[in-house]
This record gives sequence, structure tokens and C-alpha cells, in this order.
Amino acid sequence: GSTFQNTAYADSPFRFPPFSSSSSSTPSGSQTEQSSDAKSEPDEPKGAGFDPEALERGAKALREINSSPNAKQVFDLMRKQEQTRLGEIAAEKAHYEAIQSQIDIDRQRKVAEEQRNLMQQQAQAKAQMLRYEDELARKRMQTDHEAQRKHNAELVKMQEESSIRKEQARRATEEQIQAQQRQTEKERSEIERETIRVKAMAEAEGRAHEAKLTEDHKRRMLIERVNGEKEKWLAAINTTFSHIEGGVRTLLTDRNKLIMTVGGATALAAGVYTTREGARVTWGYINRILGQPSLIRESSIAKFPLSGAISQAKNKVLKYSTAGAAAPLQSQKGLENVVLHPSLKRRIEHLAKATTNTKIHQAPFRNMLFYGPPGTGKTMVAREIAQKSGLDYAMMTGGDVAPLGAQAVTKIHEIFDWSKKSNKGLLLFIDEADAFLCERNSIHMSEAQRSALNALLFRTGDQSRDVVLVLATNRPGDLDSAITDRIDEVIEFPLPGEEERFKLLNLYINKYLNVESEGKSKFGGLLFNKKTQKITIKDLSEDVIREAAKKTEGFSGREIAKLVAGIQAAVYGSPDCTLDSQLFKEIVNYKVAEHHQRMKLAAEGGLPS
Ligand SMILES: Nc1ncnc2c1ncn2[C@@H]1O[C@H](COP(=O)(O)OP(=O)(O)OP(=O)(O)O)[C@@H](O)[C@H]1O
Repeated sequence: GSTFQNTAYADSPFRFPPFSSSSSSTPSGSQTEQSSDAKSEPDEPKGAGFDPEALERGAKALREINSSPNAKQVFDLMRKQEQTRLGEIAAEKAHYEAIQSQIDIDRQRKVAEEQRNLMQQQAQAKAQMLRYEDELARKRMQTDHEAQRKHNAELVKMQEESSIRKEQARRATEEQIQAQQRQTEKERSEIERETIRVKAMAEAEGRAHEAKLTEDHKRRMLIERVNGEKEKWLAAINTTFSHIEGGVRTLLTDRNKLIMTVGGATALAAGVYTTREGARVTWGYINRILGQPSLIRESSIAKFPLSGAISQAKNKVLKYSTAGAAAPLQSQKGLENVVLHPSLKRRIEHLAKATTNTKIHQAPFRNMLFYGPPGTGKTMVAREIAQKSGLDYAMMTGGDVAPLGAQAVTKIHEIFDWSKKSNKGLLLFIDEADAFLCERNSIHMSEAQRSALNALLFRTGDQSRDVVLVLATNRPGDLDSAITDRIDEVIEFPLPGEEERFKLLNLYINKYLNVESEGKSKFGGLLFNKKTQKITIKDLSEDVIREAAKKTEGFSGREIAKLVAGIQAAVYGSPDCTLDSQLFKEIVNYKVAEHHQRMKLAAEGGLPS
């Protein structure tokens, strides 16, 4: 309002100063007056109150106008000015309205802009939120995954630990079982040893008792016979003397009777002499029987003096009839009953030959040690060597010594004394040598056994020209070192190989089924055993026997001999006494299964192998 008034008054020729106190709003025409007024009244403070001079000048101007003839024109002009002024105001108002609407538009644009920004921000915030949530979910998943992985790893670890624990427990159990098995095995072998000892003791006692009984019986019989003879002779002498008495009387009177009496006395003397010689021979015979040491189980030394003499005479005849051959007849044969690996066989033949030559040249014999699994031919070979080299043969078992107790020493000396009776030389074979010749400081060895071993060591200390010592054992490591020191030849007898098993099968088929005695082909046709019972063999080809040899891996020579004996029994058990390849195979398979079962039981400690 004041701007409008100022503008209106500025443009108007009649300038009315406004009622305001501002000096700037004062019309320029009156400025000089004002300044002069101001100069004239310097003490009056500015705007301190209403200026009446302007009013007075306005009233003066109005009065001048009213009094002017152009008052009407002035008022028209003023009205026009006022109208113009109103138009300007309207235009200004429209301008202001336009500005206002522009401002509104700007504000709305700004609001819209802000809203858009807000929306953008919201969208950004939302997107960020989503990203954040996504990130969170991912992290959560990662954490879950990590936790799961850790859990799985722990599970795996626990499983591994558990399996290790289980494995350890299993090993511990296995070790426990093995220890138990070892313990059981030890106990079993101790029981076995004890059983063998007790059995051997019982057998030895039985034999000793039997021998004693026989000796007593024979002595009693002899005494009775001698008593009978004595009484008979006493009666005869009495009768004779009474007859002599009468006879002497008669003789003195009858010359013929005297001659007859002399003849009778001579006949009597001859009778007495014959009886005495007869008794001496009988005593020698009894002595010979009782003379064989009880430890000797088997011997080639003849029990009957006459048969010995006859065989000696026979040998002599044969010796001379073979044009001065130095060796006995047996030594000409090979080891045809024993099947061994060719190199082992050659070595044994060589040994037998060396023993023969040793004997011929009166050189000291060489002692031998045979070792290997049971049933591989150790005893057989010892017997064959004795036969081949023309020695006597005696066999004893180490297990028999322990039960003899204190008597063992005497019995060992008895054997070596008895061996001197053989004028051929003696091969003394000690089977199960480890049972009696084991390490002297072994805890299982009794004092008596130790003394017996010492006795044997004493008797074999020097190289002997009478006795070849052959020891056989399954456990060569158990022997006393002083014994092994006396051994010159150590020979191992392994289980037979496939080729040897084939030969063993053939040998025992020939032996037990008497195959070679008949027929053009080796295995075919009608055959007869020693009891002439008919055995028919069909289709038993070499291939079938070879197959059996292959299957019987791990069999000893004894097991193969028993296998063929089993076949023989089965053939006799069959209705037509026929052996065909099928029956042969069946029995072989059965025996092979039995062998494996036995091995398994032996490994578990149930049976001796
Ligand atoms: N190599 C072989 N050749 C032929 N037969 C054999 C052979 N080995 C074993 N046998 C058979 O086995 C049986 C037992 O053999 P032998 O008594 O010689 O064996 P070992 O080794 O002395 O056994 P152990 O140690 O049990 O006394 C013999 O009678 C024979 O029938």
C-alpha cells in the first residue's frame, strides 16, 4: 500500500507526502525544504513524531487545487492515474499470481522431485535391504554349510576313531586269541609229551614186566626140568647103585655080566655128557633172547642162534659163489622201495656205499642225522642203508628212555655192550631223538634223562668202528649241541614233490593192488592180490594218477601209502572188487579233504599234524 502511494505520488504533479515518517518517501521537490527545515531544527529527533508540515502542505495544495480552474482536470488526471495505477496493480497481481503459480508449479515439481527422490531412495533402500537380506541369507547358508561340514568332519573323525578303536579292539582280541592258542598249543604239546612219556613208560614197564615174567617162567621151567632130571638121575643112580651092588656081587661071580656093566656105564657117561651140552645150548638160547636190550624195539640181529648160524652160512656160500664180491647181496640192489627226490636218493646211495667201504676198510663209521616231517621215510632209509651196507640194524625210540628213570643209564650201556655181539657192525637208529637227546639244560629234562644222555655221549665220544649212530627227529634244533657235534652227515627229508608223489602212488598201487603181476598194460585187466582175490582195474590211466599226485600236495609218504591202502579197502568193500577211475578219484578227493581238515584242526590246536 505504501509503495503504491509513493509511486502514485511520485508520478503525480501533486505530490502528497505519505503519512510515514521515512525521509526517503519524501518527494524530491520538497527535499530542499525539508533539508532546510531539518537544518533549521537540528535539535528535533528524526521520526520521533508526527510531522505536521506535510499535512499542512497537503492541505495547502488541496486548497490550491480547489481554488484552481484545472481542478477538475487534475481530478480526472488523478482518476486516470489511479485507474492506470489499478491496471498496473492488476497486472502486477496477475504477474504475482503467475509467479505464485510458477512457485506452486515449482513447489509441486519439487515435491514430485522429492517424492521421486524419496521413491528412488526407498527403492534403493529396498534393493539394499534385499541385497542385505540376500547377503545375510548367503552368510547364514555359508555358516550352516560350514557348521554342517564341521559336523560331517566330526562325524567322519568319530567314525574313523570308532573304526580305529574297533580295529584296535579286534587286534587285541586276535592277539588274545593267538596267545590263548599258543598257550593251548603249549599245553597240548606238554600233555602230548606227557602222554607219550606215560605211554612209553607204561609200554616199557609192560615190556620189562613181560620180559621178567617170561624170564621167571623160563627159569622156573628150567629149574623144574633140571630138578626133574636130577630126581630122575638120582633115582636112576640109586637104582643103578642098587643094581651095581647086586651086579657087583653078580659080576664078581659072572664074567659076562661084568662086560655088560662096563658097556652100560660108558653109555651112561655119554648120556650125561649129551644132557649137559643140551642144557648149555638151551641156556645160550635163553640168554640170547633175554640178552636183547629192552630198549631195542626192532633189530636185524637173529634171535635164534641156529637161524643166525644158518643165515651166516648162507651168506658165506653166497659170498663165495659171487666170485669174491666184497659186499653182501643186498648192497647190489638200489633203494627201489623208497621214493625220494633224485638228488636226495643219490646222496643216500652214496652214503650207503661209503658206509660199506668204511666197514671193509675198518675205518670209523660216520654218524648221521635225519630230520623232516613225520612219515617222509627216515626209518625206511636207515633200514635200507643198513641193508645196503651189510650192517645189522637196531631201532630204538627216544621216548622209551625217560620212563626207565634211573635204569636208563644201564640200558644205554647194555645197548652198546650188546652191539658188540654183532660181528657185522650195527646201525643204531634212534627215532624221536629229540625226546631223549634234547638240550641238557632244558627244564623238562629229568636227572635220569640227563645221565642217560651223558652215557650215550660217553659211549659215542670216540669215533666208533662198531656202531653207526643214526638219529631221526622232527625238531633238529632241540638236540643237545654235544650230540650235533657227533654228527657227520645231516640230511633233510622234505615232503614229497609232485613227481615223487606220482612215483609213490605207482609204487603203492603196485604193492597193494598187485598190479604188475598180470596184464599187458600196466593198469588194466584182471589182477590178483596175494590172497588171490580177484581185483579188476578199469580205466586207471596215468593221467588220473598224475591228477591225484597234483591234488595230494602236502601229503607225506605215509599218507600216500595210507591213501592207496584206503583204495584197496574200498575195492574189497565193493561187490565186484572193481577199481575204476571214478572210485579212485572219489577216494583221492575224500582223502584230500580229510587231509585239509586234519591240517586245519592241527593249526587250531585240535589234532597233532
Ligand atoms: N619216501 C618214501 N618212499 C616210500 N614209502 C614211504 C616214503 N616215506 C614214507 N613212506 C611210507 O610211510 C611209512 C612210514 O615211513 P617212515 O617210518 O620211514 O617215516 P619216518 O620219517 O621215519 O616217520 P616218523 O618220523 O613218524 O617215524 C613207510 O612204511 C612207507 O610205507
